[in-house]
Amino acid sequence: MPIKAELHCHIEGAASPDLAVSQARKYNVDLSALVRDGGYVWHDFTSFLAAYDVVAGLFRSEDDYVRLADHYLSSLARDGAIYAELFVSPDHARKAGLSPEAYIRALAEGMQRAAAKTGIESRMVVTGVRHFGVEAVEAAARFAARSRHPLIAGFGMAGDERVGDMEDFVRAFEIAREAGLGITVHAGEFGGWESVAAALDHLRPSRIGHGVRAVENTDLVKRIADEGVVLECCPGSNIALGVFPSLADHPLPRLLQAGCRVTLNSDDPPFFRTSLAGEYEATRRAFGFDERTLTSFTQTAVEAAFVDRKTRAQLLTRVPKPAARSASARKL
Ligand SMILES: Nc1ncnc2[nH]cnc12
Ligand SMILES: [Zn+2]
Repeated sequence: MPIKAELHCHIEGAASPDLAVSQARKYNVDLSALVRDGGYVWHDFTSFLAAYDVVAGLFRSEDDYVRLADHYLSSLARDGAIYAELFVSPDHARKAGLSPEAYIRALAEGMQRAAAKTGIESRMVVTGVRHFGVEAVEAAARFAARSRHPLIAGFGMAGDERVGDMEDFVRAFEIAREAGLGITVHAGEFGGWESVAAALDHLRPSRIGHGVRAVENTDLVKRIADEGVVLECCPGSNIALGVFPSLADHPLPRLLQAGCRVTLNSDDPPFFRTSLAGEYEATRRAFGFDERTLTSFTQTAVEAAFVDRKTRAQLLTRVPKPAARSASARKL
């Protein structure tokens, strides 16, 4: 089993249907339309985002978030992960009635509990939600910038990429960058290669959430490889949401072959009936990746993690060195 690390998982999207059902019981919410046969019910990106909002709304107290973070990270550690970044959304917390400060405090407590039990290291990436509007994304950036919480390490933007332009969010990302936060942004999932190019031009992230539709433009793929921008690939999510028809059609091997720095991630695992371990296993089976290539994804994730030098060095000692370096690892 390869050692794993994850850079891209939305914490509310990590809530299992069982946990959601138990939360719904606690708050007397009818979840029968949303959970069927042990899975979440949705049928396209828009209804997925709506389902996500409903599940997020079931986590309302600090205790709820402690449990959620502890539960997810502990399961990740059991699957062989040594590091994880959680995308956290103060907007979703506020909508559920919890202050962003209490939300972060609770998630941090859950992260620390998981670390104490399993040794898993983790950080938070405060995430603005694009379709909540420019003002909301800037407010999320301001919150991230002033928080100074030691486990808040980055800022990003998720949500509906079909809404607005990357340029609209320049100020939000400048606020976060000036505060010293790592920068990532969802692009090239429901937007084409132009969206990835615009993210690089205007927001200057070191990582791109998904980024996979960069494959539509060979010059852009070359730029991503040359600039060492890291792609947070989530193949299971892309297949579930219909971005590509099947894993066999997924561009991950082509991006890797072109010299792009690639990582494997679960995005919103139970929504897509996947897990981080499932992503490693599915890509091993679909593309014939050997242990060395799978480990190179973990190494790239640790290299691109929003952590200080000492933490990175400690994490790297836990990643086995490949006998010969793979194409993606050579770029590091
Ligand atoms: N796959 C995804 N794309 C955009 N926003 C998201 N929020 C949660 N999952 C997402
Ligand atoms: Zn995502």
